[in-house]
This record gives sequence, C-alpha cells and structure tokens, in this order.
Amino acid sequence: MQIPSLLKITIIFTLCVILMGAYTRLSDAGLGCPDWPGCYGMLKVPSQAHELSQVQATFPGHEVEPKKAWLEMIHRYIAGALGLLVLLIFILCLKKDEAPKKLPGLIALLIVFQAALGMWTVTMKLMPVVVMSHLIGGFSLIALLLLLYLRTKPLRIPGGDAIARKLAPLALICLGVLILQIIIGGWTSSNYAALACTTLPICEGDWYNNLKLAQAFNPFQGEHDTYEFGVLDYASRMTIHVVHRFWAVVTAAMLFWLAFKLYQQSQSSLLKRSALLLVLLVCLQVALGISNVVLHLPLGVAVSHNAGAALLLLNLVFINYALWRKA
Ligand code: HEM
Repeated sequence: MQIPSLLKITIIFTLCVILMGAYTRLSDAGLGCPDWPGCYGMLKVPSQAHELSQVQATFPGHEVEPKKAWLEMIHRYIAGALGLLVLLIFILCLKKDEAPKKLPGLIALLIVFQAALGMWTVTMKLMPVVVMSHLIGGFSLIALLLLLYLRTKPLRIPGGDAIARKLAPLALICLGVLILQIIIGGWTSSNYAALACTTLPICEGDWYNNLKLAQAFNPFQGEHDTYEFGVLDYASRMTIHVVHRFWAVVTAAMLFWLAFKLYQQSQSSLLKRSALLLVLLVCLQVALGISNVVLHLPLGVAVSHNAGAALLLLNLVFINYALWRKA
C-alpha cells in the first residue's frame, strides 16, 4: 500500500480513537479499569467467578463495572492498533528515499508519549492536567498525521497563489487562537466545569465578581485520592467555563475573518472551498457548544463538540499548509 493511502486510513482511525476517548471520559469510564495496561491485571475485563475472586484479592474494595471497564479496554486496544499503524508508517518512510524522515519520527515519539499520558491518566486518577494533555496529545497527533499526508502526496494544492499567500500570517495566528481554545475546552471538561454555568449568554448571578482566574487555571491542584468529578470549587469551575465561552467569541470572530479574506482573495477553488468549510465548521461548533450548555451535556452532543474541534483543527492545518508552502 502507498504511504498516502495508509496515512488517509490512519487519520480516519485516529479520529475514531479520539472520539472513543471522549466517549469513554464522558461516560465516566476513565477509571473503568484501575490499573494499566491490563484491566485488573487481565487482558480482558474479568467476568468469570474465579476472575472476580482474584480481583477481590488483588484490588480489595473495587467492584468491576463491566460496561465502563469494556469502554476503557476497547479504547486501549484501538489506541494500541493506532500505535502499530504509526510504527508501520515510520518504517515505510525510512525505507523510501524521497519520503520525509523527521516528521514520521516525531509522530512515532508522540504516540509513545501519548501512551504514557494514557497510563498516567489512570494511575494519577484523572488529574486534570494529565487528562487535558492526553486530549491535546490526540489532537496534535491527528494534526501532524495530516501534515505528513500533505507532504507525501503528489500535490494538487496551489503554492503559487501570491495574493492569498499574504494571508499566511493571519492563518497562523488563527491556528494559535484555535489551539488555545481547544486547550481551554480540554481544561473545561477535565475539571467537570461544563455545568458550572447553565444560563446564556453568560453565567447566572454575580458571575463577574466571583471570577477566580489564578485558582481556575492553576495546573497544580494538590494531592487527592481521585480527581474524578473534579476537585475545584464552584467559582473556579465557573471561571473556566466563562473563559471558554469568551475565547470562543474571539476564536469564531478570527476564523470568520480569515474565511472571509481567503474566499475574497484566493484564486484557488480548493482554498475557497476550505474557507466555506471553515465557516460551516465554526457555526456547527458554536451551536454544539451552546447545545452542551442548554441540554445539560448529552453524551452525543459532547462527543460531537470534540469531533468539531478536531475537524476545525484539521481544516486550519490544511489552510496553513497551503498558504505557507513554497511555490
Ligand atoms: C470555536 C469554538 C469552540 C471550540 C474550538 C471548542 C472546543 C472545545 C473542546 C476541544 C472541548 C473539550 C472536549 C472534550 O474534552 O471532549 C470543549 C469543551 C466544552 N465546550 Fe467548547 N469549543 C468551542 C465553543 C464553545 C461554545 C461557544 C460553548 C458554549 C457556549 C462551549 C461549551 C463547551 C463546554 C460546556 C465544554 C465541556 C464539555 C465536556 O465536559 O465534555 N464551547 N470545547
């Protein structure tokens, strides 16, 4: 199989792993298996009588919840399969003279680090800074895979669009703004701050005087037996939520501006289509964010909000690549 085809499959597979991770976390199944890499020390979820009595002996006080444990194990197995795909891509790139070497090497290192973050997510009992880093690791992985795909593909992307090329710095700033919004989103979900503010357009009560920025964004939250369901007080959670909403306004405005400029100035139909897709994705993402609040975080909407963020990131990586690429 050709490297670009393999990369295409791997990118789609990575999106599935990211969504499965979000589904697992939102189903409160992140600690479905309290150990790593096995589940209660086994390759599959313990279900037989003798396995359950072994669990009682090695994990006293723990009760196996099959649904949660399976979600966690399926996520681990498909993430393992993704690791093998990434390794295969790395080997194929090493073998092929004209293929890039550094980028696949970086991706291979990233997936090893991502596996370590997956382990720490469990062993450090859902510590928010680890959970958020794991989410960012997944997003970085899919973005770098797309970059590699674009670099290995015989390109039909315009490189000589001199007018649109002037928009490259704006596109890069927009990418930075979006990445920050994704990080704040990850911080919102890993601190269980989604429902700390349920009115629109801003929070209930005297929210402005209750903002606690320093506490809300302190990555060190002290020692706790578990961070499941969050350890921050209400005001800090509300602050995180408010910042995510405010930065969403900045993000949406910047991305709309980029899309408008790109559509207006680009000579290429591919870039014009990317600009239209950007507008569509921003509208969808904001609508899903608002639905998260109004409908009290239904699983399907929350997972779709995660997918929307990943697609926005991919679109902006593509636009940046097309604009920054040498003619
Ligand atoms: C460009 C706009 C936006 C982007 C890129 C974005 C991105 C994200 C990301 C990446 C997450 C973490 C998802 C996860 O951990 O699975 C998140 C969470 C969240 N976002 Fe947004 N978001 C945007 C706009 C909004 C808006 C406008 C609202 C509400 C008015 C909103 C409400 C939320 C809520 C409530 C969560 C927490 C969900 C949870 O606990 O799983 N977002 N966002």
